[in-house]
Amino acid sequence: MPEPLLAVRDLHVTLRGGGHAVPAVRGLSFEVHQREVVALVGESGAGKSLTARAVLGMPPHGARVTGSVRLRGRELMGESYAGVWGRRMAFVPQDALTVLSPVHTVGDQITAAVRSVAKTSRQEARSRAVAALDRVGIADAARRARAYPHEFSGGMRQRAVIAMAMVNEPELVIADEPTTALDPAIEAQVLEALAAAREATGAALVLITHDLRIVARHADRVVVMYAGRAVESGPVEPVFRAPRAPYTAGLIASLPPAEVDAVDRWLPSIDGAPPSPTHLPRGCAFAPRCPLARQNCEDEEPALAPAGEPGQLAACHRSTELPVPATGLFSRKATA
Ligand SMILES: Nc1ncnc2c1ncn2[C@@H]1O[C@H](COP(=O)(O)OP(=O)(O)OP(=O)(O)O)[C@@H](O)[C@H]1O
Repeated sequence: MPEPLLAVRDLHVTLRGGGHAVPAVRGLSFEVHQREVVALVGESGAGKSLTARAVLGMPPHGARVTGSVRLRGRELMGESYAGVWGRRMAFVPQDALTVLSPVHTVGDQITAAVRSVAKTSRQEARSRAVAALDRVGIADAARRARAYPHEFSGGMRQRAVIAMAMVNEPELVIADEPTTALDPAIEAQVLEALAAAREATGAALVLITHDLRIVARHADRVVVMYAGRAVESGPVEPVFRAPRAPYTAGLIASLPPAEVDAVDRWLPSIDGAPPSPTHLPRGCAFAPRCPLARQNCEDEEPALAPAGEPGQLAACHRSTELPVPATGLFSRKATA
């Protein structure tokens, strides 16, 4: 196996809340290989965004971050990200307006992004910016580049942010729920634009989402997070077909069947809610919601270990006992 593009090892992100240490990410490890798409999934509060921010070297103020983040073998933890941001690693946030300035045109901002990493003429930078907008499917890109962010629709703004992230051809892009603010039809188009830009530039992608349908369509591998840890990881196909962690099975069971249009009528199949990082259970954090939990699950937190198919890992004391399909552990529910 070649050296991974990104290797995250034993990442911890600890915040302070109400005078206490809040362990929001607890010993997360994962790898991303060249050109690979790795999805980080899990319910709200699992620690996905904090993981992204820690890997990008932008943790929230006051957070304590430990572990190792290596890009092509070079340790970034505790080091300067100068020369890395924008050039080797780029970020696509949930909300385009957090990175686009309202007072400059979209084209000027992407042009500035080009010139921030390369000594190119304004004209050359401008033509690269227009090409980047074109690559994400913005029609008549030279003209649209002269518009301000507020003159773009939400979907177009998100495409513009993808264009800005990709314009310097970084090796790795981290996208944090890049389409949650968009309606489903636009969401699909923006994800296709992201995939096209990724194909064209050869970038690898860490895609943060809570939507397993997006994972199935866009990712090669998946890391399922729960309460700040990975509970399962591996290639998407075996993880979806035969998950080895009950939490993964519960997420899959929560998916509406393909033939049902009324997605909103389907309820999550996992009863209860994830624990707060301030009140984690002693053993497996999922045990209080798990239909298979036994005494040892409540006593001892399981480590991530090989389970199922090659490349698949699960953190579950009972992973060998899960039925196939494991989704049968959870019942689908629909509202009236
Ligand atoms: N700046 C902060 N200060 C204190 N607690 C925080 C801060 N940022 C996040 N948290 C807490 O850390 C935990 C993990 O948050 P994070 O945003 O990484 O979750 P997430 O999986 O990305 O969820 P979402 O899908 O809602 O974005 C949550 O319990 C959250 O409330």
